[in-house]
Amino acid sequence: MKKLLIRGATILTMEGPDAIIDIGEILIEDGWITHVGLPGSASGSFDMDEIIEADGQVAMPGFVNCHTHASMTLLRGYADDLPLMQWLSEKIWPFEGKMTSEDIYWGAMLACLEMIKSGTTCFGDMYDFMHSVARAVEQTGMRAMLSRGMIGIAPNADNALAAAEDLARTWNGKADGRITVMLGPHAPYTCPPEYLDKVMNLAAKLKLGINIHVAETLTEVADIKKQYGQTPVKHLDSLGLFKFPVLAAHCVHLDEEELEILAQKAMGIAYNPQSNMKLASGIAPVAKLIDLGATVGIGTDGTASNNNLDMLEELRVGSFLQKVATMNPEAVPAYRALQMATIDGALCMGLGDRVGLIKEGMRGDIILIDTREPHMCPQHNLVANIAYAANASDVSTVIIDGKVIMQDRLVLTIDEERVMYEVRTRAARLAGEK
Ligand SMILES: N[C@@H](CCSC[C@H]1O[C@@H](n2cnc3c(=O)[nH]cnc32)[C@H](O)[C@@H]1O)C(=O)O
Ligand SMILES: [Zn+2]
Repeated sequence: MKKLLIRGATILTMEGPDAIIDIGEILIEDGWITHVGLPGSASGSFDMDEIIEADGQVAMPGFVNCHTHASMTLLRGYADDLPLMQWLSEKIWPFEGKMTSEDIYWGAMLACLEMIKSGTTCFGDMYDFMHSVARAVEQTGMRAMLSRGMIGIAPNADNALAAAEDLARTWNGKADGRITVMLGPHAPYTCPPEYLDKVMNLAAKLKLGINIHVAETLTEVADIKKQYGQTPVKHLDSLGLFKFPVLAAHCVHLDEEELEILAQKAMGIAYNPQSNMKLASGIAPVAKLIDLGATVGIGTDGTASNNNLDMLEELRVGSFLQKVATMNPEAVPAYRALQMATIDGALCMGLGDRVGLIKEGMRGDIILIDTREPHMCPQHNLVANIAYAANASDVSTVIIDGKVIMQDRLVLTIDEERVMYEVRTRAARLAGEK
């Protein structure tokens, strides 16, 4: 049995605002958190395989990015300052049409590198060539929920269904259980009802949840209303989608009825504040959704609409945006923002029994944040310092599934130079190709 002890850290367990252990220790055995307590309380600390001395650091659950398109790192900075539909159809989709399976692998490798270096241990992805993304997840040691994006109006729509089934059969539960799979119909405006029926049949057959973009822009709401006579969430509900565990991304424009449907029936909602700001899509009514009891996690979306994968930045902006949108400084307070970026994101992807808390019985997905920095001094309030003042580069150590993946900012599973070289070269080729 492999035993890893983290000691000396302040532990932000995320089990509750007061569930903070000033100086404590965490024991991880074979990837499982088996003990969380005061110094010297872990039994048999003499026979550890590895001990991490974490004085001056905060140990907390790794961030969970519940909505992204990892391989879009290849498109970072390629198309900016456009509205969603024009951005997708004129810039993003033509570029993506040229991407090969190897391009997508290297794009995902860069995303994993960037995520690990900013404290993200688990992400939810929707893209093409998902075997490549799965390989990157397996090799880098990350945890991920993967969905093959499916565009029902595309000529390859039936192939996409087959690819989704293949992804599920090959990778669900693989990489030591770090990979799970959901089905990824892209959005109501790209997936007509007949296609969503096929998706739901497959979801029933394979017992999988559904990951979909919903109600992202006013254009989408108007188009769906015009085509189907209903608002997007209501439309999906009428089709029976919410009989399945659904992770709904964006949910920016919702009426009262849709708020209720989501709060009562969705497994989770992925709030992507910076993507929604950059594409000028709008502001998701997250404070309301939370009041109604919905589970809301945080996503960065892809790096063509963000343009990074930094969850600390995302949760801070997400919190501040809710405050200004509601003109209420109490909306999404610091602790809630951290919850959304950890346990709630895990719940959104059906992983809440596994990750998102530092608690006995959970898998060991833990990050250490060095608080001995000028921008975190003094420490009146640890939670506020992490949520509102910390930087991604303060994350010193990342442990995923009980394995040390980054130590003192050195990522042990990735050749950084190689990954950046590959992405630079491939991005240049793709941008230059006609
Ligand atoms: N190209 C695929 C599947 C698409 S995967 C998911 C898609 O979502 C796109 N995407 C990224 N961000 C957003 C967003 O905010 N809203 C809608 N689509 C997005 C992304 O560029 C990608 O094309 C096929 O062969 O069917
Ligand atoms: Zn998206």
